[in-house]
Amino acid sequence: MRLKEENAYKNEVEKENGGRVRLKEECRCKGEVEKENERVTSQRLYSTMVSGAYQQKLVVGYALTSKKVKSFLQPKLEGLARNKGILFVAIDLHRPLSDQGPFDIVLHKLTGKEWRLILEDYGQRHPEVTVLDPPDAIQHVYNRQSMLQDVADLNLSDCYGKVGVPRQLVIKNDPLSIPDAVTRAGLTLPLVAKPLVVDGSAKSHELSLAYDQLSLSMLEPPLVLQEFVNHGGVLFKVFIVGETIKVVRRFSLPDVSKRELLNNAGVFQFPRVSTAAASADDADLDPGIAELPPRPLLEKLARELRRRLGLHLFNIDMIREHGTRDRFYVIDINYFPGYGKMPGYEHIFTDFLLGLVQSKQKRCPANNS
Ligand SMILES: Nc1ncnc2c1ncn2[C@@H]1O[C@H](COP(=O)(O)OP(=O)(O)OP(=O)(O)O)[C@@H](O)[C@H]1O
Ligand SMILES: O=P(O)(O)O[C@H]1[C@H](O)[C@@H](O)[C@H](OP(=O)(O)O)[C@@H](OP(=O)(O)O)[C@H]1O
Ligand SMILES: [Mg+2]
Ligand SMILES: [Mg+2]
Repeated sequence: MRLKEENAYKNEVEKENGGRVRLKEECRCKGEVEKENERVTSQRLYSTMVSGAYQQKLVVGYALTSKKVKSFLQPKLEGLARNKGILFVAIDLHRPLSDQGPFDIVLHKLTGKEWRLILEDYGQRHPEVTVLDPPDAIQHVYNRQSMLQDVADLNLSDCYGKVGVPRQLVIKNDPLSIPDAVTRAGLTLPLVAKPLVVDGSAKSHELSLAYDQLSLSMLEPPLVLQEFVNHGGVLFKVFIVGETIKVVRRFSLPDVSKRELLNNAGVFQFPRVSTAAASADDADLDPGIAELPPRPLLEKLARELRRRLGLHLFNIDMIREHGTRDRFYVIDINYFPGYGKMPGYEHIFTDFLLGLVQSKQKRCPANNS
């Protein structure tokens, strides 16, 4: 594209941007605004050059932590999105949300009551905008007790297998009462102790394995105590993006033998084993352990959970009980997980965003612009 044409196009884009994305008003400091404006303009210029006739289809406002922006909004995703007419715009948390945009979709993963209230209010004032996902639905999976309740209620069992949750107990306070509470509940050792609330902090992912009953009083409530299920040290991460499902294998905690249980006492903190960068997909594993859960079972589980949880973006940590072929347990559900580690997420995510808007337009043709 020659300089004159480029300038003409720049003017056109900027004129359109005035109504569409008022970045100057959105960003906090002038430098940031200019940088963001330049980025947006050059993104669109690039799209025009590559695709010939550029047509912006949707604007996605995002409110994510800087860690999430880094892992999710990778250059490949932004590039592909821009070629498909999708523009990602950072939401300025210091300015009213209604003054920003207009957005077609708001994508977010921030914790805190204040943000929740802002989004709820925004959702009511702007029913034409899709908020991914509704704050109350996200809140439900930020509690390790309620997150698994829907899996338990579903009680999924068919010819492909059975999906349940490990037996678990919630301890709200008084650590000294834990040993008795565990006996009364009839839980079997070892137990995994998990902070009750997942709030995005590193602390909410500090888990421990408890080998004996007395040591349980050393734990810090509020927490969930979950029976440890031997699963051969391999876990299945089931990523869900709308109707798409992708499964990967990750290394997990090794089995605990009866002898180990007898010879060990105490509570041991363990690191975030299954989020490690190295996947177990290429490892030389026992096929009985590594075989992925049957696709029809996953499809049923994902479909039901999507509906029951009211979420589009989450993953499920699933294990297969060692020694069985078809006995599965869901041990964790994460909202807007590490999609950067999901193979092909760029295509899946952009198609999902486009599909969302298309289906909304089909439902409410009056909103079509
Ligand atoms: N009931 C269980 N039986 C066997 N292993 C378990 C159980 N619960 C947790 N684990 C192991 O501990 C790891 C961390 O547990 P969990 O996934 O619940 O924690 P998390 O902090 O929410 O993790 P994430 O980073 O996926 O959000 C699991 O990936 C698995 O390796
Ligand atoms: O990729 P998996 O194994 O699903 O683990 C994810 C956690 O479950 C998420 O909680 C992390 O996201 P947040 O740091 O936004 O909570 C997420 O962080 P990331 O998106 O920066 O990779 C991952 O650590
Ligand atoms: Mg997990
Ligand atoms: Mg989790």
